[in-house]
Amino acid sequence: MLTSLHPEPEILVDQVSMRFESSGQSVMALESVSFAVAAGEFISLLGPSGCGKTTLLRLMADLLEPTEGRVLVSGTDAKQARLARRYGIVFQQPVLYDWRSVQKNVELPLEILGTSRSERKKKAAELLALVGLEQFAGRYPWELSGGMQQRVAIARALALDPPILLMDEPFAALDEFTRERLQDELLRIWSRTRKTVIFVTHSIPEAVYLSDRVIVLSPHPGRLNTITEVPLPRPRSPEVREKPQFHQLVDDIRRRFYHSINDSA
Ligand SMILES: Nc1ncnc2c1ncn2[C@@H]1O[C@H](COP(=O)(O)OP(=O)(O)OP(=O)(O)O)[C@@H](O)[C@H]1O
Repeated sequence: MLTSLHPEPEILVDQVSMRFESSGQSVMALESVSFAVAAGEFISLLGPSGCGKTTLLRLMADLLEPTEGRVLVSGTDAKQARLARRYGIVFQQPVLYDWRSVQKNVELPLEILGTSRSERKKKAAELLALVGLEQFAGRYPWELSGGMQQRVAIARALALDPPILLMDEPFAALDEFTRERLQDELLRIWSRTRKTVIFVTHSIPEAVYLSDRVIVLSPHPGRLNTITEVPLPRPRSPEVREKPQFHQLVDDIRRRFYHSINDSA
């Protein structure tokens, strides 16, 4: 929720539309989507396949330019924000380099920037401790489980200490148990670093468990459907998933989504 404490949003998505033209086909991926995100908020982008979640994340990361509208990050455009390294990005697959050790994978963004070897080592050690993998610094990605690899990817995304973390279904490829454990891990990291997080997911319970607000998109064309505040107290722990208030929020989001789809059908 934006308050007078946050006069300028960290991220502003203002009347954004995105049309893709390919092979003679035109797809309206997003239509007039607007919302604002305050610094330090945890926001989920939720919705069925094809509603434009990844497109929206890519627009925020300046990997795409909107057909209409604008994305502002701390008052500057997305390109300036990218050049100022204000984002770390975590994808569905961890995209680690198999020939580099875990530590060397985390160090990579610092290496590209020309950070000294000792500084890189120190920072990588801190980040691996943050994600609970300090014992695995010398291992290689192929020696780790999928969940551990994703924690390495999170550590690497945090290497340049960006204020914003953009996460595109980072836990979708993991089994349910690992996924829930990593949700807790991410909340712990978030509470220690206070990044602004934009988290794309298909899962309503995952979005509710993690977020301050859940932004739901509906498909064809991708439109803003609802924004739901999640008033569950923090810090959140696994027992929250058993609480009636949690189930109520999950049901509300589901019901409002299906109502709106039926109303517009
Ligand atoms: N580069 C592209 N060229 C053409 N069409 C695209 C491109 N990228 C996305 N689209 C289309 O835009 C729409 C939104 O896609 P997007 O990947 O953003 O949805 P999504 O909600 O992230 O889906 P999913 O949950 O399956 O990942 C889809 O119809 C998709 O086919």
